[in-house]
Amino acid sequence: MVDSTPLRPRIGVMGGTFDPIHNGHLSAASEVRQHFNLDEVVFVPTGVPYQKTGVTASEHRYLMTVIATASNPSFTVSRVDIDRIGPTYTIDTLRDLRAERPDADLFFISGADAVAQIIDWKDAVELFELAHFVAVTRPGHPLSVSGLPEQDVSLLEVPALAISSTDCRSRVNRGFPVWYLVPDGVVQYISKHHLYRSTT
Ligand SMILES: Nc1ncnc2c1ncn2[C@@H]1O[C@H](COP(=O)(O)OP(=O)(O)OP(=O)(O)O)[C@@H](O)[C@H]1O
Ligand SMILES: O=C(O)c1ccc[n+]([C@@H]2O[C@H](COP(=O)([O-])O)[C@@H](O)[C@H]2O)c1
Repeated sequence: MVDSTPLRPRIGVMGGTFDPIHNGHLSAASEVRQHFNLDEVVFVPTGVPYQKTGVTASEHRYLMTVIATASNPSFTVSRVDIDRIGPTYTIDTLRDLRAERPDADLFFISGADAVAQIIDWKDAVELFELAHFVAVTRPGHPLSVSGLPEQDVSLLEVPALAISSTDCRSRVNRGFPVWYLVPDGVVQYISKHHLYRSTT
């Protein structure tokens, strides 16, 4: 007998402050999409990342994310976090995306630095009911998932790109190029809007 049950869409969720989005984010998302056979990866820029200070306006970060992902038919961008008032918690991100896509299986993508913190995130236990977590390697950050539920977290080694948003901001501020660290359109957006020129 042929099983006619439709396959559930598999959707990756790449949350980040993306200040600015860089090729480390894009490469990691592409690797996870391939490895986990995802139909789509949704990039979700944070609204108010409550653990960070001095973050660039959310509309700039959102637009840079749209520019960076525009050429990839499998990449999309969601405004759920930047349109929600108050601090950004991943539990709300996943609840909102689940409400939008009740038919889909969600895979939350996280770098080694972020995954180590998940246990301290808001409503950590419920997070694992809403999504499977994929922890990707990142240069300079040991990948440890101790304390996280084994069956809900997968580890994936991705090509090492030692790029961080902090370093990109610092380079722009010091007058160094960020070509080939971020997509070309993001280089031009940063220049056009004079982002990261001042450290204040
Ligand atoms: N080079 C990279 N390789 C793999 N994962 C990455 C890389 N850079 C960021 N990530 C992951 O992408 C997600 C969003 O990261 P974020 O937007 O905070 O970038 P960041 O470079 O860590 O920024 P910042 O330097 O401002 O803290 C996090 O889960 C982070 O671990
Ligand atoms: O839910 C939380 O408590 C929580 C705390 C810190 C970070 N996060 C999420 O982790 C992702 C990466 O965050 P950041 O600040 O490293 O760019 C992003 O989607 C954040 O919303 C989530």
